[in-house]
Amino acid sequence: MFKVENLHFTYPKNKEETIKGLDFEIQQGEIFGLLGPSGVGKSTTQKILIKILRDFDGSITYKGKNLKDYGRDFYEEIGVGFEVPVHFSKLTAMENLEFFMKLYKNHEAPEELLKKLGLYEDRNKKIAEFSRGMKIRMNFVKALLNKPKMLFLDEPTAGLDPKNARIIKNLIREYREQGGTVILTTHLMNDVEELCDRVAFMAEGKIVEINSPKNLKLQHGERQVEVEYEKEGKMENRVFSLDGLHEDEEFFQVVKNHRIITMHSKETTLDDIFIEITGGEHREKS
Ligand SMILES: Nc1ncnc2c1ncn2[C@@H]1O[C@H](COP(=O)(O)OP(=O)(O)OP(=O)(O)O)[C@@H](O)[C@H]1O
Repeated sequence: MFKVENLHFTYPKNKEETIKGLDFEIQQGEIFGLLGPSGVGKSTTQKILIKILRDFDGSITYKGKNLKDYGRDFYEEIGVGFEVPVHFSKLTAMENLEFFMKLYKNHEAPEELLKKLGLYEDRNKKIAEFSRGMKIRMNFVKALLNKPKMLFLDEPTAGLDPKNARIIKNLIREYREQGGTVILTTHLMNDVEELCDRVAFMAEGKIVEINSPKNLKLQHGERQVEVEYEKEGKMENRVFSLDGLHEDEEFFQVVKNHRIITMHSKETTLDDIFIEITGGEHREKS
């Protein structure tokens, strides 16, 4: 869908570049995560891709055509759900959607989207009376309203309780299953594991690694298994290499002769990989 080559961007008032040469592609039907420490340029990159920030260097194509050559039609193609809710607070949820529907050639039935996001009962309430979580869900309704081919999401589950976060995550997956493409940023590594087909880690304005979460864990993990077992009334702990485990006599002896309490392969977590790759602490948002 997108091909980004040698992307550079500097905010007009800044001296230093924020984006210092990005290269990546987003394939149709994938959920692509853009990760990295706060301030590294994730939102900036998304804003460039949705043509809010236009003065960049490098090449970006969308469906093979130069992004700069797209006009208003580009916004028929994409759905945007960013952190800051964009609604008219004096209008009801339904009135907001009726307003936005008029901006697009195609649109979903707003009632159906409201039902999916658990907001149908509140459709005639003013947005000003919505809770923060309801506003975030409303943002998602708006992002899907024009039946977009591609969704841009910035921290889609931040600020949601686990039940509503689950609803959003299921909808993102459902969207992908129907052929949709998603680019998202998040600081929540659980969301990354649950959702992303591939992730790009950014550090200092560049992409330092792109891979699937599974491959990252395999590459960065230690290929070991840790066994906790009971021996003569005491707890013992041993670590074995996964390579050659099928012929490791000591491992067999432990498994055969003792009661096993726990057995875990020692995969690294994405949190650890995040810090290792980007060199940055990552902040969990509630
Ligand atoms: N309008 C602006 N003018 C000048 N500098 C900006 C502007 N918006 C962002 N920046 C700077 O650009 C850098 C990247 O910001 P950006 O919002 O893209 O980071 P991010 O990776 O999305 O961070 P977060 O995870 O906190 O959302 C930061 O140093 C930020 O201060």
